[in-house]
Amino acid sequence: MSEQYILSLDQGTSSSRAIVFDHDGEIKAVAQQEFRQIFPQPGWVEHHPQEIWTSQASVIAGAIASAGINGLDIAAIGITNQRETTIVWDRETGQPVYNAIVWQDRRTASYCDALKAEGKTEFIREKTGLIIDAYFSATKVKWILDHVEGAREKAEAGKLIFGTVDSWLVWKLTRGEVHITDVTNASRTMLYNIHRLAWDPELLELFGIPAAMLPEVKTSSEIYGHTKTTLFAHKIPIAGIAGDQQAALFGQMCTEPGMVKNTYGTGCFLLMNSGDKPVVSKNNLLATIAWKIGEEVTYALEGSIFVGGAIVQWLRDGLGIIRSSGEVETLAHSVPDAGGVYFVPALTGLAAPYWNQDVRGAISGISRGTTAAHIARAALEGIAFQTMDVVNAMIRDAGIELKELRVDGGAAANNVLMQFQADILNTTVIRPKIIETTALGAAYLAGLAVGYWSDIHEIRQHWHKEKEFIPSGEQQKMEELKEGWRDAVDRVLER
Ligand SMILES: Nc1ncnc2c1ncn2[C@@H]1O[C@H](COP(=O)(O)OP(=O)(O)O)[C@@H](O)[C@H]1O
Ligand SMILES: O=P(O)(O)OC[C@H](O)CO
Repeated sequence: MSEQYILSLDQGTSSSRAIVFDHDGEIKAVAQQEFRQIFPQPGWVEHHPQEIWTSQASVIAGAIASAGINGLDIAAIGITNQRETTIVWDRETGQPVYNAIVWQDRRTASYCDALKAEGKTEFIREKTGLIIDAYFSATKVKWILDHVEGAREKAEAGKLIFGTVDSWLVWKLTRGEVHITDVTNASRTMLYNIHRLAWDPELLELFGIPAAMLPEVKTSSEIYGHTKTTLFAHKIPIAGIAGDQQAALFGQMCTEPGMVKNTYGTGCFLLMNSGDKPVVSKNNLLATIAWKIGEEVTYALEGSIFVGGAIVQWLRDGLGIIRSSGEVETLAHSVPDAGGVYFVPALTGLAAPYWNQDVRGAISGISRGTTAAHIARAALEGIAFQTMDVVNAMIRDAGIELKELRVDGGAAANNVLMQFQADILNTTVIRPKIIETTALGAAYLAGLAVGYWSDIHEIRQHWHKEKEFIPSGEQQKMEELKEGWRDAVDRVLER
């Protein structure tokens, strides 16, 4: 038989990607397609489920064609996805009853505030490891059942089903034969008990969600079913699933407790492997499931930042001071520092460790000498400062010292940002050779399930660093900057 490959599907917030990986974990082919972002009202963000699927299907075809392979050459498919995004569809017809409500969508924020006022914070945190927020799926499912005509009755009659994007893709790939999710995605719904590893009846009752709607929860690495779509002439096992941030943790081979990665995509997501137990955070971080392989569950401590690379998109599309995201590096590099400017990128509120959904972004410290370059630099520094706040919360929670930070995601390509991150953390930042670690993590999970790779030890040999950013050691200057950042955040929070 000719050489076989793993096909990884990375269904992200702004684009769908398909990547063909070879046995060394190297990329043989990639296809990527952006799809429509729908903003029906301020604070609302939706995707069309069919467009999620058609963009994903089209990149599958594209990646296979560009690799010059066919279905017989694919040993397994792995899936990784934007998490929390919620789809409800008809079990019989397969038709969604509403658009996908995206993780960034804030429409259920006031309901979340009411839950907090009722004193439900600890009850929910104990079961799910999560902080009450519109970010997670539970309140989004409830919103659909409450607002789409006839949806609640149909759901109670067992006619509607719910899934995160992984479930939706598996359903489409198997032509409605398989309705499942994996533990990592389940752990982001605010309906799943991360200790008992089961949907939680008390939470289902609280949110009024019928249990019959829910997908069966599987491990992150096993054969869930086989493809039935005409995209492939042969049936291919679908054998690995993980939410994108957990997949990146696995792709970075952060497989030992205490290892940390930060993904700089639309938002930033810092995850620490916490071993076989969830860490109960005292500093507003989330406990979540990193993966389950066989009977072994690994947990993670997570700090989620809503606006990371998205601030660079705003410099491009909102402010117009750059024409492409990549240009921000040259602009920021043209000045030695931000000249006293601080940019708190709270465009959609602040997530970890503040969890304040009402605050908005601010640029402060502008003087006559401030230029676009200072603003660009302050925006990049704002990403790094937010990461620093989460790292500090993590150190307090886990009682560890951060030895190194592994980075990935689109904005991790930016050397100015990465150097500043190392400086402000006073920690070495390491960028791996393969920066597509999210897709790689899902490929590894799928490959392990079908014996394409024998074990984690074998996979670990594939991880290579591309560049290390060593802290400059200018600690006095960094301390002053940290103080300036704290003042800037305090002013945003006070307002
Ligand atoms: N060179 C760069 N410097 C800073 N930010 C960048 C750079 N290149 C891309 N980005 C930002 O990274 C994000 C895209 O990263 P990606 O990992 O593809 O995100 P996602 O998976 O969330 O769609 C965008 O918000 C973009 O503005
Ligand atoms: O699609 P991304 O890379 O922006 O990731 C989104 C996260 O999964 C949201 O929790």
